[in-house]
Amino acid sequence: MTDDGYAELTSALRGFLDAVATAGPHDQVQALTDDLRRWTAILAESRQEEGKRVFGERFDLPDRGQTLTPVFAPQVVTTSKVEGTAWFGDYFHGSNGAAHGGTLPLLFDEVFGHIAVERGSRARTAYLHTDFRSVTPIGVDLQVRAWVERAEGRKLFLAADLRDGEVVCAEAEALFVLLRDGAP
Ligand SMILES: CCCCCCCCCCCCCC(=O)SCCNC(=O)CCNC(=O)[C@H](O)C(C)(C)COP(=O)(O)OP(=O)(O)OC[C@H]1O[C@@H](n2cnc3c(N)ncnc32)[C@H](O)[C@@H]1OP(=O)(O)O
Repeated sequence: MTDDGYAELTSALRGFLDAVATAGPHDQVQALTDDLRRWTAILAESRQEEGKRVFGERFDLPDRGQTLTPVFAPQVVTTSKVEGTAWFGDYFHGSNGAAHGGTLPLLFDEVFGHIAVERGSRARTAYLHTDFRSVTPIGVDLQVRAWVERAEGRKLFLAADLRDGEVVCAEAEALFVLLRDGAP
């Protein structure tokens, strides 16, 4: 991992989003807004085209240096399966202590993407079906697995599950289509 501060920035940004998601009314809200706008202007000056950015493009950083998805820490990545832990911070809360439903396909898409990348393929999600089996708790280490069910030409049929110990929180099925040469 390159020690240029971006791993820490991603972690700090996640912590900030979790704090915003759980904060009540605060007397410093205007000062915070002003600080955010000041940093927005500073960062906007160094805007880069895709391919030269950090967010989501730094494969040497945890979560590729992005905070869009719940935390995913892969432990096994092969061309046929991925296993690791997932963690939903407060930012991903929906209601009653459970993760927002839309964040589960988001996690699965990310996890499936690791298999496609490991296969050295440029691929896109054609469909992603999620079954919500049990609520997904916030702030708990969860186990996530994804595997290739079968490959047919350019089509990669994938499956995954997300567990809290013995409890299955969600399962997913997806079709990734390998892109034709020259496809955008
Ligand atoms: C170091 C660690 C790195 C880790 C990195 C992690 C990165 C993680 C990144 C996160 C990853 C995020 C990833 C993302 O989120 S990718 C972003 C979300 N996805 C998209 O935007 C995709 C939009 N769609 C398309 O681009 C095209 O439609 C694609 C590329 C999918 C196919 O267009 P293409 O012109 O190429 O192919 P085709 O149309 O001839 O179809 C080919 C075959 O597929 C079959 N088909 C197609 N669609 C469907 C469907 N819906 N259900 C069932 N079947 C379907 C079709 O019938 C045909 O079958 P057959 O007739 O051949 O039998």
